[in-house]
Amino acid sequence: MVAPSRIFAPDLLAGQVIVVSGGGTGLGRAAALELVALGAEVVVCGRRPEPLEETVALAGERCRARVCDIREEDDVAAFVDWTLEQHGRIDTLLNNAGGQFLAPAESITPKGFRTVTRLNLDGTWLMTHAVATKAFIPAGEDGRARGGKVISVTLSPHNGLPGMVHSSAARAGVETMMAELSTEWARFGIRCNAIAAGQFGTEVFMTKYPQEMVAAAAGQVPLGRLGRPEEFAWLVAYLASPAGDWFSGATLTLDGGRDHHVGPWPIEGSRDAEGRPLQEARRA
Ligand SMILES: CCCCCCCCCCC/C=C/C(=O)SCCNC(=O)CCNC(=O)[C@H](O)C(C)(C)COP(=O)(O)OP(=O)(O)OC[C@H]1O[C@@H](n2cnc3c(N)ncnc32)[C@H](O)[C@@H]1OP(=O)(O)O
Ligand SMILES: NC(=O)C1=CN([C@@H]2O[C@H](COP(=O)(O)OP(=O)(O)OC[C@H]3O[C@@H](n4cnc5c(N)ncnc54)[C@H](OP(=O)(O)O)[C@@H]3O)[C@@H](O)[C@H]2O)C=CC1
Repeated sequence: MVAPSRIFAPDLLAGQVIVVSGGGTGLGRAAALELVALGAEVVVCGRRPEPLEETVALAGERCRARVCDIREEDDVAAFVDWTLEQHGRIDTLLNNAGGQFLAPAESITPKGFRTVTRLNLDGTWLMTHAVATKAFIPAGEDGRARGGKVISVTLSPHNGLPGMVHSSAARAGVETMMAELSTEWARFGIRCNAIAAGQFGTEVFMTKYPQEMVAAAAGQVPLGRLGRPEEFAWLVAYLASPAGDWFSGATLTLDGGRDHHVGPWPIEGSRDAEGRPLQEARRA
C-alpha cells in the first residue's frame, strides 16, 4: 500500500485519471505515488519496462504502466488509445519524461542537439497533442469538450545553464508552448502550465553528471539544498486538484531560489564583523 500523503486529504484526486510520462523513476515516480495516495488512477509510461513495473509494485492496483517512447508518434497514439480503453478518460497529463547530456555548446553536434530537442520539445508536443485531441477536446455526455490539464516539466535556471544549451532551448519552447496553448485551448477547458524544476536529488541527477558539479549544485541554491522529489509531487498534486483550476499559462518555478542566484550572499568583502551584509548609513 502506498504511504498516505503528508500534505493533502486522501481523496483529493479521487476519480481522476492522470498520465505521468517518465513515471518509472525519479520525479515521475514520486509524483505517481503521491497521486495514487490521493485517490487518482495513474498511468505511467517510459521506454524501459523494469522501472515502470517497480513503480506499479510500489503504488498498487490504482497504477498501470505501458512502455511508450514519447518521441515516436505511433507509440504515443497507441499509448493514449490504450489508456482510454482502460479508463475511459484522462483528466491530467504530466509531461515529465525528458533529459539531456551535459556538454560545452561548441562540442554539441547537430545530432546531439536534435536528440535533446526531439525528446524534450517534440516528445512533449506529441504527448500533449495526442492527449488533447483524443481525451480533452472530444465532447463528453453533455456535448461539451471534456477539458483537462497539461503540466509540463521544464528547467530552472532560465538565464542560461552552461553546458545545457540544447535543453535550455527546448524547455523554453515547452514553456512558450504551454503559454500559447493556455489561450488557444481555453475554449476546450484545457489548462496548460509548466513547472520549472530546479535541481532535485534524484538518482539520475546524482549519478549521471560529473560529481564535481553535483557536489556544487546545492551551493548554487539560495535555500542551500537540493529539492526533494516529494516537493515536486506536491506541486503536481496541487495543480491537478480543484485548487489548480485557475492556473493556466503559468510557469511555476520550484527551485529554492536558484533562478535568481547571483552567487553567495553576503559576498566576500561586504560583510560586517558578524558576517551580516553591509548596510548603507541613513542620510543625516
Ligand atoms: C558550478 C556548479 C554548478 C552546478 C549546477 C548543476 C547544474 C546541473 C543542472 C542539471 C539540471 C537537469 C537535471 C536533469 O534533467 S536530471 C535527469 C536527467 N535524466 C536524463 O537525462 C534521462 C534521459 N536522458 C537520456 O536518455 C540521454 O541522456 C539523452 C538525452 C542523450 C537521450 O539518449 P538517447 O539514447 O536517445 O541518445 P544517444 O545516447 O543515442 O545519443 C544520441 C546523440 O546525442 C549526442 N550525445 C549523447 N550523449 C552525449 C554526451 N555525453 N556528450 C556529447 N554528445 C552526446 C551524440 O550526438 C549522440 O549521437 P552519437 O552516439 O552518434 O554520437
Ligand atoms: N532532477 C533534476 O534536478 C531535474 C530534472 N528535470 C527534469 O525532470 C524530469 C524528471 O527528471 P528525473 O526524475 O530527475 O530524471 P530521470 O532520468 O529519472 O527521469 C526521466 C524519465 O524520463 C523517461 N524517458 C526518457 N526518455 C524517454 C522517452 N523518449 N520516452 C519516454 N520516456 C522517456 C525515463 O525512462 P526511460 O529511460 O525508461 O525511458 C525516466 O523515467 C526530466 O524531464 C528532467 O530533465 C529538470 C530539472 C532538474
